[in-house]
Amino acid sequence: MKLNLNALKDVAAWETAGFKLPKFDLEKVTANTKANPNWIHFGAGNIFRALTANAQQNILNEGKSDKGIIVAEGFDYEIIEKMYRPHDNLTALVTLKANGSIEKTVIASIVESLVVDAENEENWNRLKDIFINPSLQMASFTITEKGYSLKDAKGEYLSAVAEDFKKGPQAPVSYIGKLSSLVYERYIHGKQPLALVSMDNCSHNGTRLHEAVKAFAETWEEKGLVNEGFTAYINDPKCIAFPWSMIDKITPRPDPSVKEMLKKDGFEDVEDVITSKNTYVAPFVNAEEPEYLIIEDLFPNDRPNLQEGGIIFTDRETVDKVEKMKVCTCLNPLHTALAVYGCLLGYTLISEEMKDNELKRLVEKIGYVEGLPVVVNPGIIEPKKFIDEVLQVRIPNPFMPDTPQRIATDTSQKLGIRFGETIKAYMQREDLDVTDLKLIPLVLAGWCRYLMGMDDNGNKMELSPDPLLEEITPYVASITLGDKGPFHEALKPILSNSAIFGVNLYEAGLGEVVEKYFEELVASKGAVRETLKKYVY
Ligand SMILES: NC(=O)c1ccc[n+]([C@@H]2O[C@H](COP(=O)([O-])OP(=O)(O)OC[C@H]3O[C@@H](n4cnc5c(N)ncnc54)[C@H](O)[C@@H]3O)[C@@H](O)[C@H]2O)c1
Ligand SMILES: O=P(O)(O)OC[C@@H](O)[C@@H](O)[C@H](O)[C@H](O)CO
Repeated sequence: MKLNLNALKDVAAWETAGFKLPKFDLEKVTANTKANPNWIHFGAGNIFRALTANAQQNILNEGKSDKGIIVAEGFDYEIIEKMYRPHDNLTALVTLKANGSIEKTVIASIVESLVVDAENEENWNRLKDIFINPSLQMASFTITEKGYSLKDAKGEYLSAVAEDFKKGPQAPVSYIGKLSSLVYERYIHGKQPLALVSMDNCSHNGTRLHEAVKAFAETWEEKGLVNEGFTAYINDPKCIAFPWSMIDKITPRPDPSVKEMLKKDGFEDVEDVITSKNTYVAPFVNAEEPEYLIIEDLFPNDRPNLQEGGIIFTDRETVDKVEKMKVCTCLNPLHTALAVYGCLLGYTLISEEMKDNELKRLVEKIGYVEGLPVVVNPGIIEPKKFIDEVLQVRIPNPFMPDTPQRIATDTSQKLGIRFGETIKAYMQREDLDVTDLKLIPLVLAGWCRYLMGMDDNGNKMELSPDPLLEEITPYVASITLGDKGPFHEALKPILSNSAIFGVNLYEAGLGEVVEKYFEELVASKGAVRETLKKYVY
């Protein structure tokens, strides 16, 4: 069985192999979507295919919509060229349940795939057509946290951004420049409303996206490169809205064990690709079963009926609480702690780490003891229940091939949100004392130890990609196991960087304790394990 539209016609073969197939008229849905698109998604990565595209497929299967999704990829064109197009935009979704059962579904709700490249005339013109169509209700995004950054770590505009600022909306090269240019098309063609919905794991993600687009609108308008009023259009939520959202479904990279299982079932198109931009992509995606997508109900041009697919729409305050609960306390900080220490201790599976007493204890204490006191109950999900499911069902799921190395990607971009918010809450609250935090600083020290690129046995360890590696690894490069310190001079440039941690850790009263932990972590081979034993019980 190959993954393409023609092969899908052999329904019996797919069903015998245990696949659920789309139950809607694909041709009709494709034609409807192309003529009057209502949803375009930017970021053709794995979470989009596993969660959002699956939700839309369920809605289509029930006959509750007649339109699919158009996907646009503005960073890594290889995803489209090497995966979407050869497979007619189809995906085999493999759901790995905690009880060991597996569900296989062919997802066909993505009906068109485009590269967001102003030099690709055909695709760029098509994107402009989509953006000027009054039918368009939402553009959503899973482009990673760094997708929203216009500046580098030194606070300087990225060269592509600076170039676009100068040249205006014609032929943009930066990601947000391309998006702003498409929104500008919509502005000059009737000022139709639209929601731009970030679905990335960053706090107040809608505001992050708004700030980025606004920077382009303001600069272009100031320089007379766009018509007057474009900034006002971007800033008016009745025209362009930037709802906040919280998205949650652990979606690891395509895994070899899943590939083998699919092969045995007669599925031939299993080969994955690691693109030159380091995206891990395959004709299939593997993910866990639990999922949450909660979106602020702020859609000036109405919205697709995603509530029919289990997506929750609510007010901004609730999204904020639920997002803080997940990203700042009950899931992502625990993931990052397991990522850092898992890499140092030589783990390649998150579920295996949960069988390690010290690591299990580490995340339980960070979650229940240090994090939970600052969580505000969002009402729609109970935090204690959520963290129980994360620690008892989701992260230990032995059938999920998630790795600490995947989660360690871009850690420098995540620490501020995943730990900084809790640190700030402890600093602000009169009933809490920031110096009572013990294990969060231990994770931050663990990350500095991780940056040395050497595991707990003293062996060289490959670091996951991170935009700050080049800048910050030199600070710890000359430190070796057995060094006694003090490490203040080496660590100060890292620990005082509030762009990384959300706070200057010295001003927060935690810099010294992180230095002390670091000293213990580098004391000898095996010191990471010993330090964990000393502090987690
Ligand atoms: N995978 C998960 O478990 C999961 C769960 C919840 C939320 N998320 C969010 O979704 C994001 C994407 O996850 P994924 O699983 O799809 O990852 P992925 O690696 O499969 O895809 C990443 C996507 O982001 C794009 N991208 C990468 N760097 C970019 C940049 N600098 N500018 C613009 N686009 C860029 C890639 O081209 C690709 O489309 C995560 O960063 C996270 O914020 C992921
Ligand atoms: O996707 P990132 O890179 O922000 O973080 C890695 C993981 O923690 C994350 O992908 C989780 O799997 C996800 O947030 C679960 O919903």
